[in-house]
Amino acid sequence: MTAPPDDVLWARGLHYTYDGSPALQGVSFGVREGEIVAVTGARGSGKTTLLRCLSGQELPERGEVWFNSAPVHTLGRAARERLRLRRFGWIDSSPRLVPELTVWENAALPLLLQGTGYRTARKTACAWLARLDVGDCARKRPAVLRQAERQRVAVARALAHSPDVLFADEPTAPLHRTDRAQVLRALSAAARSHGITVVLATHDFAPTPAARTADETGAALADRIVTLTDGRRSRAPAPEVEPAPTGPEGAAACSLSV
Ligand SMILES: Nc1ncnc2c1ncn2[C@@H]1O[C@H](COP(=O)(O)OP(=O)(O)OP(=O)(O)O)[C@@H](O)[C@H]1O
Repeated sequence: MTAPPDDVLWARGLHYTYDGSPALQGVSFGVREGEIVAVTGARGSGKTTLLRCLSGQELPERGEVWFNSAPVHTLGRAARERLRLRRFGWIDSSPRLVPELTVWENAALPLLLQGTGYRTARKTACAWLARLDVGDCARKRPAVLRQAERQRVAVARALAHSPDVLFADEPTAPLHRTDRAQVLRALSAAARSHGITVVLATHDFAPTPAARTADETGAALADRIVTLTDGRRSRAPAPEVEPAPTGPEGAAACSLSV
């Protein structure tokens, strides 16, 4: 199968089941370099499973996943782990930081695991923490931070090794409205300034075009929206959502509600 020329990551016909219950039913997906794509859909529609298949954490039962010219779906576990460590970043809805390590050590972990020297790793991690407005927390332990600060540290950790693709699975779900806006803006600004491709799962969606263009909703976060319904790509927008205002095939000045 030939890769779409502009896609850094793409998948065809993904099927995945949990104990016989289908979670993905023939999903195809592609994302261009530097693009921010939001994967939306109701709870249980398959967003997390799609991100896990795209990032090589799970192998689809059928279908293909390609990262550039690497067939992720046929790589062995060790090769997929290397790919995830070096080329991908991952942010969960709850920041899983190592409590015994300081904030900067947490942010530096992917670099240290790749063999980057201690000083360089610390400098790079601290620069990312500063960019995400938690630079003054660098020497603290995660336990004394607010949830939103911990999530910013998790974002810094996911970006510190300059991944090609960042997967963010409901990254602001547990945060308050204001914190959600700030974290989303910080994440998207960091990704855009470094040309990092983002695949962002969310069931949270600005309800109207007006809301999507208001600054406080994290305007223009996503370049494109992909909607899942019961494990399938749906062409129609999510239920309570108006059609995207302009642009080809869902490309729009759209954003996520925050
Ligand atoms: N570990 C699991 N074991 C069994 N079923 C699972 C498991 N994880 C997910 N599922 C089921 O697979 C389907 C897709 O789940 P998935 O988590 O991918 O959807 P989602 O859109 O990310 O949902 P949410 O917004 O709630 O996170 C759902 O029906 C879910 O109940």
